[in-house]
Amino acid sequence: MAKPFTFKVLATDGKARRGVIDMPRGEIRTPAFMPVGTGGTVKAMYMDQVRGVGADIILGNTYHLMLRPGAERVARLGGLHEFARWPHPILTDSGGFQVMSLSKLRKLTEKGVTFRSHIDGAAYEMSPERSIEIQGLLDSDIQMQLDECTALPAELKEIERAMELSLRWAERCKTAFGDQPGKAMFGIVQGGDNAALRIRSAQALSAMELKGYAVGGLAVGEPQAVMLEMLDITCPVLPHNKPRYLMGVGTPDDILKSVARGIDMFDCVMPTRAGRHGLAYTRRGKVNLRNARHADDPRPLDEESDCPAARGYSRAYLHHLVRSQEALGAMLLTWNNLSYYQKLMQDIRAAIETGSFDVRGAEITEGWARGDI
Ligand SMILES: Nc1cc(CSc2ncc[nH]2)c2nc(N)[nH]c(=O)c2c1
Repeated sequence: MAKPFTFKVLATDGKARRGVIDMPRGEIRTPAFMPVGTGGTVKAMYMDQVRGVGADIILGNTYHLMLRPGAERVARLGGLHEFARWPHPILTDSGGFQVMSLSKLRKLTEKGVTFRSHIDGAAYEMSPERSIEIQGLLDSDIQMQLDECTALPAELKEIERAMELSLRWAERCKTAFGDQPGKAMFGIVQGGDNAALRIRSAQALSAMELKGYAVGGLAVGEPQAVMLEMLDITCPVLPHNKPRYLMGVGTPDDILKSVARGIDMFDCVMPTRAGRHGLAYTRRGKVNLRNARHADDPRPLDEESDCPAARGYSRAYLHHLVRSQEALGAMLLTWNNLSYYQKLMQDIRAAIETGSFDVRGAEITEGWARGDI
């Protein structure tokens, strides 16, 4: 009998929670930041480095992996952990969000969504059942329901239609997922920027007694204040003893303010994407290494960091690599950025344990607010 999926809240500080998810492939310390490994790779990183910066779990993408190399092929090769050499937990998104944002000629019906691949134009259908089947073929540990995320701003009736469709798809995903003790299927709360719809979605999903809950439909261009207001409304309606995952979020400031409202898990392409574009995250704010003012700067990004990329290279060298579009530039800055994000989560977890989250949060935000240095 595989070890079951369990979540324990170990400490709280206001609405902030310090917890741990226990799964057969390992523990996930929360609040957690999940590096994005869309095509089965955290871009410009070795998986040992991803582990080395402190990540307990990474994110995979059903949409990308079903198109290339194909879910059945990954299954034949032993599943995504074996394929990508990441033996720890993996969470996979269900694919709907990526279909709507990446694919062409997509058609959404009650049954699911049909679309053409953005890679070669081949036609595909993605139903709730097929999404869960693909996530199973990938041997994903935490599987997301297929949902419809409404881009904001949107008409109320459009938000309601998508939220209600997502609830029906949640039921179908729950049925398709069945009972897999060591794994979990998370529902995704929708409802746009409308309080009543958010509450209805969260209540209906809570009644399904799922193993975890994502808050979707946010970080889609709305102001931070709207995102935070939706968390104030949604989190209290979700079960206290289940993990809450805010999808696609975010900046350090977004993360601090969302932890303060009861969020346990985050994912965002920012640290990895920014690293490939010459942007470094540091305790004292962001550093744009493309900027010529770094050309003669012998200082490292942060001599107090325990990450070799932050401590062992001059800004002048990093500037040179970025300007020359050398692969090492993306590698070192991605390494630095993921290390910064994991240190941020480590500080947040420690602050909640010692009941000093609001003070530490302010210090981190104040450091962050200094902007480009
Ligand atoms: N902002 C945002 C981001 C993502 C992608 S999370 C992700 N997948 C791969 C990397 N990161 C979302 N995914 C789903 N399924 N639903 C959403 O509402 C939603 C909202």
